Amino acid sequence: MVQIAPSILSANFANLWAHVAQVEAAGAEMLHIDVMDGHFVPNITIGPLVVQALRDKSRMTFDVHLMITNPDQFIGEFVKAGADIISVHAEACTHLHRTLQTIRNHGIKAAVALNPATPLTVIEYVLPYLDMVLLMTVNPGFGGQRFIPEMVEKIERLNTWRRERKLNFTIQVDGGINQETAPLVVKAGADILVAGSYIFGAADISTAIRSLRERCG
Ligand SMILES: O=C(CO)[C@@H](O)[C@H](O)COP(=O)(O)O
Ligand SMILES: [Co+2]
Repeated sequence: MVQIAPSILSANFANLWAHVAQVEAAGAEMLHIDVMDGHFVPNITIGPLVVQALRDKSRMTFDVHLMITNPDQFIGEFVKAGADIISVHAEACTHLHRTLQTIRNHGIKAAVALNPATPLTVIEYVLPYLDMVLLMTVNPGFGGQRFIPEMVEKIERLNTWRRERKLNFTIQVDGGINQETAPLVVKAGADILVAGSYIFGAADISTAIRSLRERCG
């Protein structure tokens, strides 16, 4: 069954826990936490302090998407704050294999994120060290962007690699996921759907989450 990971980027930061509590009550499996440094991406969001504050209240799996240069410097801080999964961008890691080992050595799950323009071959030799691959379906930096349709083929290809090589990482997609795009990416092989504006922008959060699940069968 598809898992839903609402992205807090589109939540109401003036009343963050109240908004996040609604996705937890609606049965979302994960909370997707977008960390941006104004350097790797042209936007700045939150750091470990906010993750820790939410951790004290929530039981959801915390899925931390690091859109920062030099992620190695902050892995320990985010683990201490309560991350269960950390995604680092391949484009931001000079020594990706080592970075993934660092994450796993902290006892949590390791994932790599790929920008839309980055080929899958960049992660070919680290696939056995991955618990999850995050395929960006928009350019990282902002919520509410349009899904890039060419990414469907990329998801299919990664799913084929996973099957042929008998690997068991999960495939997460992030960006522009809504009622129309969700069935396309799930059919292509996605297991986890990140959705920010579609869920947190909805009048009724639990209806939005349910509609995503129903559209994916
Ligand atoms: O990582 C990012 C953006 O960089 C995402 O997690 C967005 O926050 C998804 O937002 P929507 O496209 O679903 O509105
Ligand atoms: Co994200």
